[in-house]
Amino acid sequence: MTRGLTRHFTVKKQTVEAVRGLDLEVGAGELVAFLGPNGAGKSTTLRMLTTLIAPTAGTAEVAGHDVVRDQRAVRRSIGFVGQGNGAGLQQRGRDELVSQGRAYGLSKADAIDRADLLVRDLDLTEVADRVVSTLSGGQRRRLDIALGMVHEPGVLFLDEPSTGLDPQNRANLQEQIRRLHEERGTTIVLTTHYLEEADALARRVIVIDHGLVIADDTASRLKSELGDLVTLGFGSSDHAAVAAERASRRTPDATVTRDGDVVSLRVARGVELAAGIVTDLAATGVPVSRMQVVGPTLDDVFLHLTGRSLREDGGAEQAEATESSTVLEGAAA
Ligand SMILES: Nc1ncnc2c1ncn2[C@@H]1O[C@H](COP(=O)(O)OP(=O)(O)OP(=O)(O)O)[C@@H](O)[C@H]1O
Repeated sequence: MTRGLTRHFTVKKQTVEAVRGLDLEVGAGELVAFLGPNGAGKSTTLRMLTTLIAPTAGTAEVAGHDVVRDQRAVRRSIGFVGQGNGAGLQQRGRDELVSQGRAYGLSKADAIDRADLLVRDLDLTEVADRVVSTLSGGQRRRLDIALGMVHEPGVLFLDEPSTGLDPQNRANLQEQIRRLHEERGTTIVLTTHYLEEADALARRVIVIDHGLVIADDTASRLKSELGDLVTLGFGSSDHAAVAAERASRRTPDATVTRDGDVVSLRVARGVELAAGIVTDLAATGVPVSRMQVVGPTLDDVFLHLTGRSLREDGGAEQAEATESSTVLEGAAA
């Protein structure tokens, strides 16, 4: 839970408002993604919640403990996997896990048992007895998560867990995170600038930009509120102008725009409505030559909220499959 959580940095006498008054409530057992472009304030928020830096203003409680007054209690209740790798390169993964368990006060036998369990849970059986430096990026990230889970924290914070991984390793890691959440009921808060990751993994997506929460809901609700994008192509811009006018009248809830001989509508239940519009236009002698209906993406949500695309800001590496895409060449022509 946070109330007015704020963090400023001073760089060369200039104030950077990294986080500007976050009010958030995350319940036990939730899996939440902070989604936002580079520099949005995601890591700074996580660093405050994990007691690594103090807030400039506002308060936050994690697992019932205040992040400033009860730092030790917070640290005992959480696991934190930062952006760098945590495991020593020349150690074997399993040994690192046992050492970490011992550092948290487990007996040697308990630390070994715990390491075995985490190795199994995070699919590290084949590589746990290898020196860490020989592991792939994805295997290292899974080992880091295992290290963050040694003391069985109720809350796990993951800062950009899959950045730098190839799509296969990323999918695999996401599967492990999902399992951890489902099988152990661990509360997981992660940051990401991958739209697909927030979409696939998180039950709840908190979109952050310029240090502020700009949306907070399930990915599917965020998208359904925006509606589908229906694009209609015509033989001439005159036809398109007539079509735009008729479409606006027929579907007053839609946002209709025209660019030359192409008309776009942002509207709920796009497939259903588009079929009616095409039939209506054909009957008035304005045939549609091309039609496409694309389900909204989280990037569209971000674009709608900020006027900017997340992809321009470095979240661009990832191609995202559109939810529903229907292309009809020569529809109703
Ligand atoms: N230690 C620091 N000193 C000065 N400015 C900082 C510091 N840490 C973060 N910032 C600034 O605060 C803002 C938010 O940064 P933050 O790292 O929280 O963003 P982010 O959303 O996590 O981005 P990324 O996806 O790149 O990790 C940025 O403008 C950043 O330059």
